[in-house]
Amino acid sequence: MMPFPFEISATEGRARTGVLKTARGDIRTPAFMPVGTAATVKAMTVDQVKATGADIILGNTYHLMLRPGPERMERLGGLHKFMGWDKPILTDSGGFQVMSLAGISKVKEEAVTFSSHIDGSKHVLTPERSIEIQADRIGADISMQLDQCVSWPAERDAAQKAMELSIRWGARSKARFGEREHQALFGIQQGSTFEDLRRQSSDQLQEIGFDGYAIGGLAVGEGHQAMCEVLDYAPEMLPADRPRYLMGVGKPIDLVEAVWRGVDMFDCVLPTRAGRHGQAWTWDGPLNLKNARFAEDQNPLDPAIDGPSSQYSKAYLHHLIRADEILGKVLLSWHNIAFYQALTAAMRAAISEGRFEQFRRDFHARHTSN
Ligand SMILES: Nc1cc(CSc2ncc[nH]2)c2nc(N)[nH]c(=O)c2c1
Repeated sequence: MMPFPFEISATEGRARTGVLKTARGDIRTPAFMPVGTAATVKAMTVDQVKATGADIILGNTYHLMLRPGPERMERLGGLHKFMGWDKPILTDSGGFQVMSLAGISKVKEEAVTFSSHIDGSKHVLTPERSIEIQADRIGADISMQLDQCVSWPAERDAAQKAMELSIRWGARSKARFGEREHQALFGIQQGSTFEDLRRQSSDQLQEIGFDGYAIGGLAVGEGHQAMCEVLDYAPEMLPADRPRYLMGVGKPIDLVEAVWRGVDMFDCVLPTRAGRHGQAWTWDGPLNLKNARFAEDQNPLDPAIDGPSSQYSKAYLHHLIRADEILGKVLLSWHNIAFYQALTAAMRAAISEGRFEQFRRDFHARHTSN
């Protein structure tokens, strides 16, 4: 039985809008999930995150298993209670972060072994241990299978081996997860930029059977154009009646183009990471607030974006970022998350009203003009 009903309320071409109903609340799709790597969306309180309209945030098995540790997390009542976020949480399975963050790491059939980037301690991650950490210790509403994502560009042979290993790990993840009423498990499609490998991955994931399906292996350096070429076929290889989650994506233009091609859910560190470094996303494109041209610009950052962080003058934000003030990081992270939520809300409305094609044209014209 499927724990989380996914109700699509409107479609326009390949684009869909709907609601994923979970035990901790509804997720309106297309949805952007702010990343809360180490039990915090960096530089934001949970009330600020909630105020942006976010329905769900991400957690990270890799970071949380190193600190505070899975068993301590469980003793503290799980991640929701620990951080005071009572809406849904999706956790990534940890393999991707091991490859990008850990010290020495080794990938074998049985497990991924690695040394902590924090203190060098040795760790083992199997599909079963990842599921135990996500679903039973952290208490994630949506867990991700353990997978192996190859970097780009990838040799076909390497991409095939990683895709096949990910399928076997998906089956092990599912076996350990079992059937749960109030939690969901997503599979992850791999296959790099090879259409036949992505087809094999999708077919085998569906044989195993998941509550939702992620498109992995993108946003790994291939660039917007190559990503869109894969998205021209990859989303529709996955079941139409289940959520499709594009991992690690992306810039605003990436979200618009991926929704156009049938993607429902997104996560990316960009809005918070770029915000901490002075980049603000607006309907007219990105602004680098460190730039001297903003030193005396008394206009608000983006009056169209709801919330206090967007009403401050560019001059003030310029000053805060130049002075490396904590408040600058807070306000720009908050604004950027609010912008991403406004963008997904606008896309949901446009699809519901059958005007998403026009929305997409207008967005390109306005957002990529400057
Ligand atoms: N680009 C990209 C990003 C992420 C991290 S998503 C994330 N985790 C925590 C925050 N955000 C991926 N994660 C997995 N498991 N597999 C992938 O193929 C993959 C690809």
